[in-house]
Amino acid sequence: MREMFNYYKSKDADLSQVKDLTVSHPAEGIICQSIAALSRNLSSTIVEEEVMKYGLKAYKDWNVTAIADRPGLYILHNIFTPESHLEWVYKAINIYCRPPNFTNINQSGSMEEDKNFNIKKLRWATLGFDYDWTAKVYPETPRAPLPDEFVYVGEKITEALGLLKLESDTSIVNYYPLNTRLSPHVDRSERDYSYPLVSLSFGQSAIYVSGGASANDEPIPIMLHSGDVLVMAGSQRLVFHGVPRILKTQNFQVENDSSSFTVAEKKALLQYINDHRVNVTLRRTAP
Ligand SMILES: O=C(O)CCC(=O)C(=O)O
Ligand SMILES: [Fe+2]
Repeated sequence: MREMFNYYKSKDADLSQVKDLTVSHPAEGIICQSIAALSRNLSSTIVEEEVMKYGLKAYKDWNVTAIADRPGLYILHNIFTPESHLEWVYKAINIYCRPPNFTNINQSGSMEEDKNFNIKKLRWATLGFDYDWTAKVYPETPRAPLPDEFVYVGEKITEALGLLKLESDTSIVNYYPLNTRLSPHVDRSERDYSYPLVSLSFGQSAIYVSGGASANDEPIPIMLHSGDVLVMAGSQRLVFHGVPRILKTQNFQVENDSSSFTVAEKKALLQYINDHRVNVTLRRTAP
């Protein structure tokens, strides 16, 4: 894991081995198909007709990649409408990182206005059960319920995949400027691993490395773009993974002015999303 992580950290890394998972590679057991083809749980009426909230596209437009020798790992490709990517990042930089939520800048969630709040220094926010990064534990009780959109999206995604429905109660939101990374780790602090972990990507892209239960297992490099969702369930719930590199791949614009953003908000939002990646992890922490 370390070796591949360090390789992709470099700006000179050759990216030709980073798999395009939006197509199948049958010889390698990598199959990309519609959610309807993958999941017997979804009736054709639901696939055709269910109207989604919070920017999720209808099920009929969902494609998902599964990998034969990594059962439980799923990558859903751009399942959010284009406008909603901006909405999600707007909320990430205006709501999720504001009091009373805890962030790396305001680790107690203090409601006193922080005059030194500097968005450039923002790296994480915790919601629900606030993770204790030092002790590596979640508290016994949550500080607050999760935003409705987190719960909804986690449910829709896990239901569609035929997994145990994720009733998420906790989130870590990661903020990545272009030159940052997230070291290899396993998310093992949640109290019940039978719940999947669902991870939403917005903004710029990531090289994501997904390994095995041991740090020595051979990882695969995956490209994650804005609107993609990665799900870790079953035996893939406890694998090593990390983000060695953020790649600037997209130039977001606000297409028309029916958006509800003010001019100043729009400017700040575009500046942020064109230089950062935001990742929202949906977790179940209570047993
Ligand atoms: O940014 C990502 O895609 C992964 C985030 C992650 O692994 C985590 O928050 O535990
Ligand atoms: Fe993680």
